[in-house]
Amino acid sequence: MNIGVVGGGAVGLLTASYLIEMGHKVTLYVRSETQAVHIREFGGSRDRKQFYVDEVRVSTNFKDEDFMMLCVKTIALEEVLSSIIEQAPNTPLLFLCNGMAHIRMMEELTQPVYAGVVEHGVLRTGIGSVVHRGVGRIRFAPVNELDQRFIQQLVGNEMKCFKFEQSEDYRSLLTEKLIVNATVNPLTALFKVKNGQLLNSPHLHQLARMVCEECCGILGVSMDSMWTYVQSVIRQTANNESSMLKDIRHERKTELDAITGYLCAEAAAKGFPSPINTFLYNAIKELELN
Ligand SMILES: NC(=O)C1=CN([C@@H]2O[C@H](COP(=O)(O)OP(=O)(O)OC[C@H]3O[C@@H](n4cnc5c(N)ncnc54)[C@H](OP(=O)(O)O)[C@@H]3O)[C@@H](O)[C@H]2O)C=CC1
Ligand SMILES: CC(C)(CO)C(=O)C(=O)O
Repeated sequence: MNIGVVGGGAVGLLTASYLIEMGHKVTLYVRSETQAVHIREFGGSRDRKQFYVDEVRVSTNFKDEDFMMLCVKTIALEEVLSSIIEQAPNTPLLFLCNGMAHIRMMEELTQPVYAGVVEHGVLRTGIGSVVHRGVGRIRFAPVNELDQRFIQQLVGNEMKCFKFEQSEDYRSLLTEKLIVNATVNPLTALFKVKNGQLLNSPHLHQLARMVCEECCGILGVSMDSMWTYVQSVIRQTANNESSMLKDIRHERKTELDAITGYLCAEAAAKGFPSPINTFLYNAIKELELN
């Protein structure tokens, strides 16, 4: 298939490298001309192994693809989507960003849309290079009823280290991942620890459990099964630094608003107390300011 991967960050480069190995023709859409020139000339690298992308374009210059995966953060979505809607209005889209703030954006689109979650741990180490630190899955579910042919070709045709799994209900999929991110990301960013430390340290373990419990209460999901899932993602990505910790280290705006901010707003709307998430929200906002 002709697959467009939008975003040349950690997830985008990882995804592009595996899709190429699976035999797809990949066009990588990046934000800066500098990165485009570099990857055209030198290729990218995953775990120090070079890979070559069929085409690299700047993300203001889209073409129709069989399928497009959006590997940017929620804050970049609006900009990217306005060009896609204009230049590739029929291309099916798979959204791979964390959080739930993009639900309305997805629901308003008229092309086939899927919501996805990334359970891999991946570190960007250079302009075109990444290290695959934790092998997980990409899970996805349809947001509308439109053409599902292309995404189905991904399932069952994947690699051991890069699997896709289809789910039925995108809201539950995003809810589960939201709770993982709300539990893992702010705590790891606050204490500057890798994900695995949340299970290794008894104190952080206790804090993670408390955050998870409050999130489950706000969203009305069962703590038992959710805590099992959260712990399994932490184990898979134990050696990874969460994307929020990386953003804080690189002095970038985090995805806090789409994760913890979303939960605090949900709690307020339902009249549900959220002291732990409110504490974490303000703590990370303070780190962002500094
Ligand atoms: N890294 C991880 O281990 C995981 C990440 N995720 C989620 O996946 C999503 C992507 O994260 P990740 O890859 O880590 O983030 P990165 O910051 O590494 O990558 C985001 C990329 O988006 C690019 N970008 C920003 N604006 C645009 C634009 N207008 N057009 C094209 N590209 C643009 C950035 O470009 P530039 O480099 O030029 O700024 C950057 O390369 C996030 O929602 C994250 O939370 C989920 C699970 C694991
Ligand atoms: C899965 C996890 C927690 C991996 O670190 C992630 O989604 C992130 O860092 O944003």
